[in-house]
This record gives sequence, C-alpha cells and structure tokens, in this order.
Amino acid sequence: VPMTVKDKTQRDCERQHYYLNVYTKESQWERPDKPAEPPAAATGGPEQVQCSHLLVKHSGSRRPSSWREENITRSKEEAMELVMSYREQIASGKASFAELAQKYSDCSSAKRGGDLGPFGHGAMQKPFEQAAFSLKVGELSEPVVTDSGVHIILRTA
Ligand SMILES: N=C(N)NCCC[C@H](NC(=O)[C@@H]1CCC/C1=C/[C@H](COP(=O)(O)O)NC=O)C(N)=O
Repeated sequence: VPMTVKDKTQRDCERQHYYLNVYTKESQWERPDKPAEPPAAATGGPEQVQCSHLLVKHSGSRRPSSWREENITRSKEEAMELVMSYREQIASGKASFAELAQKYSDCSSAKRGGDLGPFGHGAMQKPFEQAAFSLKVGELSEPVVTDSGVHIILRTA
C-alpha cells in the first residue's frame, strides 16, 4: 500500500527530533553538546551583593529609635546633612567607612562596621536594593532615602 505523504512525513518526524535553544530561539537537528546558557544580558547582573551601610534616622523614620538614641527627633534635613558630612569624610580618606558606621549608624549593623552580609533581590527596601545593585564593588553610594532614614552604602562584594 503506497504511503501517503502524511505517513512518510510522520515517519520522518518520528526518526528525527529537532532541538530548540530557548534563549536564542535557534533550532537544530543535531543533539546539542552542552545545555543552553542564558545570555549574560538576560541575567541582569549579580544575584547577590554584599554591602555595608551607615544609616542616619530622623523623626519621620519608620522606627525613629536605635541603639544610639532611644527617641530620634532630628529632622530629615539634618539627617541628610549628617550623611553628606560622613560621606565627605570617607571619600576624602579622613575616616574609614567602618569607623563612622560603628560610631554613627542608627542600624544594629553598626556593631559590624555597617556590614549587612550578602543579600539578593527582595531582601531590602527597593530604593536601597536599586542603589546597592547599581554599585561596583568598592564603590560608595550617594545618599539613599528609604523609610528607615538616610543611608550611604558601600558595596563590598
Ligand atoms: N537581610 C538582612 N540583613 N536584614 C533584614 C533587612 C530587612 C530590610 N531592612 C531594610 O531594608 C533596611 C534598609 C537597608 C538595610 C535596612 C536595615 C534596617 C534599618 O532599620 P529599621 O528601619 O528596620 O529600624 N534594620 C534592619 O533590618 C527590610 N526589607 O526592611
């Protein structure tokens, strides 16, 4: 019985699979010799970063209290001025980040020179995360405002 085109085509397909690279959308008959890799651009930078921060809280902070001060009453403007002066001292080499964070940060991480440890996306408040993931290792941020207060961030890894 002569095979219909369909049957023949059906048989060919059964004999041959093709492989689709889900990232490049390319297909091929030969079995790939290694798994497809997401192109670097698709990964959008590091999964995790490690940062230290120096936080100056103010009366409008979500928790206007810290190990340094039971009830924080400074204004947001004063907090911003303090952060700018700390940043200037660090950037000019007059003081180290860890030293000033240890003395002045309103976060419990002050005890560790401001170190927050490694963290991924979703761990920190968005403005902090966006600033942290935009820094190069060793780079010091401009002042960053979150509901916690005003921060400077040093990316360490
Ligand atoms: N994963 C780690 N290491 N700890 C959990 C961090 C939770 C995270 N915290 C923040 O986003 C603030 C801003 C950046 C750092 C940070 C520290 C805050 C600031 O002080 P607070 O306003 O809470 O009194 N103190 C501790 O959490 C959040 N999603 O609320």
